[in-house]
Amino acid sequence: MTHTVEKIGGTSMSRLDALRDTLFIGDRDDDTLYGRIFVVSAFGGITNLLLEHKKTGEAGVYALFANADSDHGWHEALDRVSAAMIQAHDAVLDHDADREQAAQFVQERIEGARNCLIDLQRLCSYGHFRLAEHMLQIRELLSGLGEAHSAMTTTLILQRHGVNARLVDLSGWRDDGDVTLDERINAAMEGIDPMTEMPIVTGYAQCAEGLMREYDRGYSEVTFSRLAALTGAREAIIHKEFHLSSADPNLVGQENVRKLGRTNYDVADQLSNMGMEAIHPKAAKTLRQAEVPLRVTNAFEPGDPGTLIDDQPADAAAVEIVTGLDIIALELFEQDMVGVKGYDAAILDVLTRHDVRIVSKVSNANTITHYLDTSLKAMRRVEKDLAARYPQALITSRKLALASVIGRDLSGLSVLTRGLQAIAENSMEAIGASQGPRNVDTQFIVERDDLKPVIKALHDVFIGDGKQSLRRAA
Ligand SMILES: Nc1ncnc2c1ncn2[C@@H]1O[C@H](COP(=O)(O)OP(=O)(O)O)[C@@H](O)[C@H]1O
Ligand SMILES: N[C@@H](CC(=O)OP(=O)(O)O)C(=O)O
Repeated sequence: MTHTVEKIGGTSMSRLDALRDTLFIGDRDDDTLYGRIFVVSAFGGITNLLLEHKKTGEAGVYALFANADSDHGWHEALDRVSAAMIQAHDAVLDHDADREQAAQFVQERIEGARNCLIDLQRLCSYGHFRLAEHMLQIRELLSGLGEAHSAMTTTLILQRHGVNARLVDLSGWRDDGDVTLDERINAAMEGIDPMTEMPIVTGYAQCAEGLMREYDRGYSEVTFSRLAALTGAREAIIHKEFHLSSADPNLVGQENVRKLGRTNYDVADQLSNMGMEAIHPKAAKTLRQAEVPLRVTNAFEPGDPGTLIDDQPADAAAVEIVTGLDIIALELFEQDMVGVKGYDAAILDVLTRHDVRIVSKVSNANTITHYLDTSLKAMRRVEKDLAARYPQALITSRKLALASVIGRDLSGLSVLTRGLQAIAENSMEAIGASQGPRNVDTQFIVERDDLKPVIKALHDVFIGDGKQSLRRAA
C-alpha cells in the first residue's frame, strides 16, 4: 500500500483550522495519519492579489508592475498582499509563536520580492536591458510567494498539533537551480518518507520550462499531478470546498445539489472549458497517462469517498452537471463570405494573437460567431484587427452568458428540447442553443442577467428532485 497525493485548493485553504480537525488530523492514529503527501494552493484570493483577479481581471502586483512607468502602484499592491497574507494566517494559526514566525516569513519574502523588482526596474532604466524580457520570471517569482506562505503556515499548524509535518518548498526561492519540473520534484522528495512524515508541498514549483508559462493559472494541479505520477501514488485526490456537485451549491443551494459519484475525463474537460476547472486539463492528462486514479472529495467530509474520475463511459445516459459562465459573442457578418474559404482561419489567427480563449462557436452562410471568455478591452483590440483585415464586414461583440448541461452520455434525454422549454417556462429566452452529435454537452446562450436563473431552471428540470429525470426518457 503506497501513499496518496492530495491537493487542497485556495478556497478550502482559507479554512485551514477546520481542515486540521477533518482532513489532516481528525481522529486518525499514526497508521492513518501518514502515507499522504499534501500539495497546497495559496490562501483564497492571494494569487489574485499577486497577479491579477482570475475572474474580473483586476490588476494585482504583477499587472501593475507590468504597466508601471514611473508610477509605483505595485508597491501598494504588494503591501496589500502582505496584509492579506497576515490576515489569512492569523485567522487559522492558534499560537502566538506560530503567528510571529509566519509574519516573519511574509516580511522576508515580500521584501525580498520587492527588492528584486526595484533592482530590476533600476537595471532596465539602462537601454540594454528590457523589462519585457523578464516579465515571465517576475510572474513566476510573485506567484510562488502565495504557495510558499500557505505551505509554511500549514506546516506550522500541523507541527503545533503533534504531526511530523515537513515543508517542501518547490518555489525555488533564492536558489540558482536551472532544473526541470521533474528534477525539482525528485530532488525535493529525496530522503522524505511519506509513511513516517507528512510532506506539505508548495503548489507552485519553479522550473526551467516555467510552470506559469506552460500552464498559467491553476498551476498547482500541474505540480500535484506530476508529483503523483513521479512518486507512483496509489491515488491522486483533489479536495474541494464542496463535493463535486450537479451545480454550484452557492448558486442553487446546498440542499438542492446532488453529489457526483463518478464521472470521466471527458466531463472534466467540458467543466474546465466552462471555467470550472474540476481539474486542470494538463493535470488530467498526466494522471491518465500514469494510470493514477483521480478522486475529487469534499475537504471537510474526509469519510466520504467523493467523486471518482476515470476514462470509463457511463452505465446509463444522465445529466451530471449544470454550469455556466459569462462570455462575449463576437460576430463577423459579411455577405461576401458565402462560398469563400479562409474567414475562420483569419479570425482564429487574430484570437490566438490576442490570447483570447474560445468557449464555443457557431456559423452559417455569411456569419461566424465566436463565444469568448475574455474582457471587453481585449475584444476592442480583436475587433480593430479584424476590421483592418475585413473592412467590409460588420463586426459586433455583445456581452452574453452561456449555460451548459453536461454528462458522460446525454443521448436520448432530449436535453435541447427540454432545456429550451424550461427556459421559456421561466419567462426567459435562449438567444442561441447548440448540441453536438457526441452528446456530452448542450449549450444555451442567454442574457447575462438570466444566467443564474437559467442554471437554476435547467438544474431543476434535469436534476431537481425527480430522480427519474436523470434516467433516459422512456
Ligand atoms: N459543480 C460544482 N460543485 C462544487 N463546487 C462548485 C461547482 N461549481 C462551482 N463550484 C464552486 O467552486 C468553488 C471553489 O471550489 P474549490 O475547488 O474548493 O476552490 P479552489 O478553486 O480554490 O480549489 C466553491 O466554493 C463552489 O461555490
Ligand atoms: N493559486 C493559484 C494556483 C492554483 O492552482 O490555485 P487553486 O487550486 O486555488 O485554483 C491560482 O489561482 O492560479
